[in-house]
Amino acid sequence: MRVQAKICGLTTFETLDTAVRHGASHVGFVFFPPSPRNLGFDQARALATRAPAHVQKIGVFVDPDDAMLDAALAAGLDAVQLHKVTPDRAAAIRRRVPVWVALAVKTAADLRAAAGFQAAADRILYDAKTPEGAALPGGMGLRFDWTLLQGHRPPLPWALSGGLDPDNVAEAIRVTGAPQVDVSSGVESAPGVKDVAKIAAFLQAVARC
Ligand SMILES: O=C(O)c1ccccc1N[C@@H]1O[C@H](COP(=O)(O)O)[C@@H](O)[C@H]1O
Repeated sequence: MRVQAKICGLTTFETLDTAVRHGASHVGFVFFPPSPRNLGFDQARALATRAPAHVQKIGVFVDPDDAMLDAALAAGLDAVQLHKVTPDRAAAIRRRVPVWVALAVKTAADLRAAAGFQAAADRILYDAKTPEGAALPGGMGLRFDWTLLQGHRPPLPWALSGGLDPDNVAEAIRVTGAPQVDVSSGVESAPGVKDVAKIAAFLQAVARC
């Protein structure tokens, strides 16, 4: 089956169009002010409106409050990706919109937390754990030991992220069997600046898998 790919942290029409043209199944918009990829709600609405219906629009949040969610959902999101969220909060948000839970992984023990989200999420995103005190819980180009996922039985549909790029994504898919991959900084020329050539190369590498 074709591996799906999400290009995350898009902020411009040009990079959105590139992702769509090269076959992204999902595009991600970040709503987290400390991030270099943070979007205003109007900007997000313009991008979401431009993306075709077959491309899912995912909002990325870090433990958002209801006011933040209300404003972002009005931009036209298909699902939300939640970082640093509890199962109870994820379940409450899921009553409004499909939920992806980003699970921060460094060791095999971190994978066990996925089970707690079985009734609270639609998808688990296995992402690399960023260092204690880091400004961002994701989007830092860090990867975890992909072999940890070998033999792990995800309780939900799942995706792999953290430190993926055009050069390593095929190997990541081979090692983990990921049905879906997610990238942000690996297709940038600088933090928050997406690179159309890298987006195209990433999606071409995924399409060859
Ligand atoms: O990209 C961000 O700035 C960001 C901010 C807050 C939470 C998550 C964020 N990004 C997500 O992190 C992963 C991995 O990113 P990378 O490819 O390692 O740079 C990805 O899911 C992004 O959506």
